[in-house]
Amino acid sequence: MRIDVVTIFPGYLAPLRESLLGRAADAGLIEVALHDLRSWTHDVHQTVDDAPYGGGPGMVMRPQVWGEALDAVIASDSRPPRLVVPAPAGRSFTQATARAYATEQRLVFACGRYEGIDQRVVDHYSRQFPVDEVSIGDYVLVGGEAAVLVIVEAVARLLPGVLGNPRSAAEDSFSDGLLEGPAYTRPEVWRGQAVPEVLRSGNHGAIARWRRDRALERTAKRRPDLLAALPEDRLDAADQAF
Ligand SMILES: Nc1cc(-c2cccs2)n[nH]1
Repeated sequence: MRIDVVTIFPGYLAPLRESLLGRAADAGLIEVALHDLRSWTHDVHQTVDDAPYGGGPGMVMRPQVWGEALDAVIASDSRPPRLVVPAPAGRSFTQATARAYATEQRLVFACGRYEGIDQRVVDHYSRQFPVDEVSIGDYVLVGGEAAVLVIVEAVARLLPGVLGNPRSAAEDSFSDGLLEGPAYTRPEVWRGQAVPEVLRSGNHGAIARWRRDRALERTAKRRPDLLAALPEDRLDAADQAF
């Protein structure tokens, strides 16, 4: 997968080259290219934004600069892109979105400021490519860069070969629609707290049941919306207690 990120803060995306993603990049599983939006300005001040039509606070990012930048970046690789624009007003980015993005050949991220990019940019490219405005949560950031770090990590970990243990991605929270239950490791007793007996019993059926019950219990308590959204056939008779 090829990932392009257009941003006025390329340094902010440096972590994409570290650790998990660094190894994936070294293994050729992911190719990350960072592009400084200001490279496509032509004035001495490298202006990328302007006052909003209709008045109001803040600044809006200029369509001309974004148009030149995205034309150049998209043309720099033959793989057809999905354009992803993080925005507070975007559709929710979920594990299902991450799974869908993991099947893409190429993602091009446009990092805007909170007040946004001139809408005509999204409208223009939507006529040629799939364009998604996505929100990573109901809170407001200053710019899209942190959202790109989140999205790229959630997507990259699903790519074959990126995670050490592929079962992790299959069994993590949200993969079966439930939150993950509690996890334990050695020592058996820590500060007077013992690991639940069943986990040391070696009875794999009982362990699976216990883990399912803890996941259902936690989901019912913390995210009843997820439980309500579960398709009927995903809860078996033993689950009905939740
Ligand atoms: N979920 C979310 C996205 C954002 C921003 C994207 C771009 C600027 S601010 N805030 N919150």
